[in-house]
Amino acid sequence: MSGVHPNSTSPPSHTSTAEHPAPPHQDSTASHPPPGKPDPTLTGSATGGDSDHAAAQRGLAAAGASPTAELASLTLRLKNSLRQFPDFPSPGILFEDIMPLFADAKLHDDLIRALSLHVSQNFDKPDVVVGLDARGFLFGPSLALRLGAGFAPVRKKGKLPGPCETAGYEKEYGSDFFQMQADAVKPGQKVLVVDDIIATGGSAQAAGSLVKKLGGTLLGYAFILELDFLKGRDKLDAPVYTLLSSQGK
Ligand SMILES: O=P(O)(O)OC[C@H]1O[C@H](OP(=O)(O)OP(=O)(O)O)[C@H](O)[C@@H]1O
Ligand SMILES: Nc1ncnc2[nH]cnc12
Repeated sequence: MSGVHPNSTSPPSHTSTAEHPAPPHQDSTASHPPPGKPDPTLTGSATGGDSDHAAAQRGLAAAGASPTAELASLTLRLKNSLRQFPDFPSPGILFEDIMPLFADAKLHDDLIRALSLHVSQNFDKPDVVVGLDARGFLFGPSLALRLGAGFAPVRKKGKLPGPCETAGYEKEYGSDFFQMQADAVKPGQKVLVVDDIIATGGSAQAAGSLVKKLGGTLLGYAFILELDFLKGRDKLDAPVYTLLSSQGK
């Protein structure tokens, strides 16, 4: 499916997004915004160490901020660090580059902190975090560790050994097949699916279908960034959380 950008503004239809109802930053353009400037008034450990579901709450108490206030501050810094590249990987696609989030240890820590904060407040504790090949691998394992959950990968076809389940899908700029190892999720385990971006929702939908084929209970989905205009969340049949939104213009 092609991700041609809309010309008109439509209000986001999110059920859950850290940016709404009070978006801290909505004027993202194809020009590169300045890098995020870490806020020295917020505490946070770039070296980690918090490995349970209550870690985010402890951090909040230390910072003296409400969860809502801290999430707003974290998301502003994260949003300001994203970059956009027009016509990549194909004409008409405005590519959202999340790599700066991982280039800076404080931003990286902010990201894991913001996601774990939301998940711990809004989802049952997952047994397994499932991350999507490849950018879901950048933060899925760290988030799983922070939440005290296991991690399992959804990989593109042909990369995993042993018995696998397979699901085909279409995404914003192509189509592919995903696989999970048959024993990656045990029947009845609670699963949170995570990925960097939800665009058309095709990738996430395929991942959710694999989790269900394995007998997992799908708690929901968490993404760093949502491309609102593609309405990918409409394809998903479990709660969806996105930290940031973009290209809503
Ligand atoms: O909502 P959709 O339209 O399905 O698009 C979202 C997917 O596209 C990107 O992955 P890509 O397949 O480009 O792989 P990568 O993570 O290996 O770069 C992104 O990381 C998501 O997984
Ligand atoms: N516009 C986009 N930027 C980055 N990753 C994507 N995956 C699907 N659409 C994308």
